[in-house]
Amino acid sequence: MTSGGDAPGMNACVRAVVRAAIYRGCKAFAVMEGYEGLVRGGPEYIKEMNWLDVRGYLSEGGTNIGTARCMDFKQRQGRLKGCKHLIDAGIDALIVCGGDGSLTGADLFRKEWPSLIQELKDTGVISNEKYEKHKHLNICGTVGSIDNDMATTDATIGAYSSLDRICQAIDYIDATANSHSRAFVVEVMGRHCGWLALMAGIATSADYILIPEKPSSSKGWQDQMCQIVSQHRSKGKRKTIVIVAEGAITNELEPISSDAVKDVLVDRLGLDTRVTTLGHVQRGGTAVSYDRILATVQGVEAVKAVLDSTPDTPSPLIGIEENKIVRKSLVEAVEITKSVATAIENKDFDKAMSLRDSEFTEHLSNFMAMNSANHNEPTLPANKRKSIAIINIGAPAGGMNSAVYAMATYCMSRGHTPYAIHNGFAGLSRHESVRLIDWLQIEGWNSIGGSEIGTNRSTPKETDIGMIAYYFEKYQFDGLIIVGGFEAFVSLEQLESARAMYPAFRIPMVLIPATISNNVPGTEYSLGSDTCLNSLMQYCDVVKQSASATRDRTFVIDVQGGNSGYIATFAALACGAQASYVPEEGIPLDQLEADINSLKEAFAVEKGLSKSGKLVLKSTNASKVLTTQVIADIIKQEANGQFDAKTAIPVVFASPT
Ligand SMILES: Nc1ncnc2c1ncn2[C@@H]1O[C@H](COP(=O)(O)OP(=O)(O)OP(=O)(O)O)[C@@H](O)[C@H]1O
Ligand SMILES: O=P(O)(O)OC[C@H]1O[C@](O)(CO)[C@@H](O)[C@@H]1O
Repeated sequence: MTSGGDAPGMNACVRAVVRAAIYRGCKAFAVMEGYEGLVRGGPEYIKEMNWLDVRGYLSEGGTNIGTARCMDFKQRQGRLKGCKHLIDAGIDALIVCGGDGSLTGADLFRKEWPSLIQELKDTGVISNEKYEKHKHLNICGTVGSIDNDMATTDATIGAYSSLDRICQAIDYIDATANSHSRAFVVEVMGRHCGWLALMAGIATSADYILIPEKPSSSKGWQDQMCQIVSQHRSKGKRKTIVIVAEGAITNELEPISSDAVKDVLVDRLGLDTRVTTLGHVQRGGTAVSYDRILATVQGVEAVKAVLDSTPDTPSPLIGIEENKIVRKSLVEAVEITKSVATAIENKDFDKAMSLRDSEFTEHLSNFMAMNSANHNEPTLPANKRKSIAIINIGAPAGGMNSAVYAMATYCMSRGHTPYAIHNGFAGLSRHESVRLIDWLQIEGWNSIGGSEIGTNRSTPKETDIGMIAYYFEKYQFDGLIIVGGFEAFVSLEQLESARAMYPAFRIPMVLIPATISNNVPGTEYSLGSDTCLNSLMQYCDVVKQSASATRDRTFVIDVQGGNSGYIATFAALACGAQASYVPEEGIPLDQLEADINSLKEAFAVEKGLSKSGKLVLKSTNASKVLTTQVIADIIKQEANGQFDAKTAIPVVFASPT
């Protein structure tokens, strides 16, 4: 069942639950229209789902099984009906994908189940036999909500898709704001949670944000906002973006409306200001790859969890913590989430912040530091201020510019001097390409792909390590930050090894991994890999659509990623590919044969209109002999006219924004 506000990725969750349940020998049902479907019951609302019923769900937004906000379920009478209808349908376990309200309802339903079923037996509505069989109902929650407001999980299904849409919208607004030198007040969703507003503020380098958890305390929000905005304007910024969470409040709990924010910008700063309320655009549309994958792996885990549950096991909530899928206590998660609202009601904002994910506080302080860069009195005394060099190495990756922006503005807020080394180590050794970073110049870099300071694959040893040391000495760098992939990793190792010979390298040096291949040791994510995955996923969706339209076609798609199969594996998960071939495993012939047989079976079962296109993803380096074209040719030959196979080779996905 999906319930509450829809969220991109809910369909992926339903697909995963249905298929994982069938795979494990269970029958799968969809409760249509959220709790409303439980209350109404019958085969129209509690529908059996087959494997093919959920085909195509990965790339569809919203929830195909419907959702609702159902008042009847909040009453015991409604839940009693729900109990009877589940028993009628022979359901043993219920998996709910929804927000905190939906999971509160689920928890209550499970708690009440013994008394509900007892009442149904005592009143003769159900037989003794049914009573015995259904005495216990297993419940499991997966969190689907764009708000990312549920405690004990780092991300909720839909939150990153919504954030992506908000950032895109703000990028569009930026252009018109800049043209007219206007201010825009952008209202984003989040009745009780400022996560979307905060993350969008960081991602788009907004001037000011207003969120429910942290109203301005020292002075009124009006003074604080005007001070920051006028500082930015006095430095030459032409546009102003203020992001207001739907639930923004003052420290006296009065709601702050977008129009009130606009009035302040107009009346006190004289800015030509417009309001844009993004509304449900943020919630609709297809899911980003992160949400599709999160929903898929959580859906599978939810099925495992209900099958593992006994009457004594507390109802699990499937969350994600530090990139690992975890089972948490549903009751506890709901309680902590509610306590944030209570803390806000009690004006205990520090507590509200502390009850959110620990990263929430960190993100807010980073936003404030970047936001005050180069304007406020730097926090460090003069003798502690350093010169920091920033360099990009290797192929461009999405996020390199954002990283440079964040590092430089953070340095400025502390009083350090950021330098950019342009065009990598080759640029430094050949052209002394060192430039001071200017705040106004990097403003807006968040939304630009590629690398504005240039990048180059050459390592220090491949260029001229002696010259590099000379320039480090000349500019008296106190620290170096390298952003890049495997070449960056090698470069850092070379500089470190050369410390004995060159004292200029005896400074702190760090690496921020950035590569679409996601193959830098020591980190689960490299900058750019997620961006690349999204671009590839969109490409695969379109190719699949075309394959489906011709009804009988398989596309073999060639995927970048060097010797790492990360992109191919995760894109296959996000798009629902039939198979993926990666360098780590190569392409064993028996596997290829099995995959071709499974393609033949799939095409044989699917008839006429319901035939859908199929994808096979192949990392370029998975095999030198079995190239993308060769694989397509083999599939075509083996299909013997039953279906067709073609290749698709996307061009460079390295550095979209
Ligand atoms: N305390 C409760 N008792 C029983 N059912 C509840 C309770 N709270 C919520 N529900 C059920 O869950 C439905 C969805 O709840 P709600 O509208 O709060 O959305 P949500 O799940 O929090 O999602 P979103 O994050 O999108 O707001 C309600 O319409 C109601 O049917
Ligand atoms: O679609 P509705 O019922 O107007 O609900 C809007 C609310 O739902 C959410 O999108 C999800 O909880 C909130 O951010 C928003 O306040």
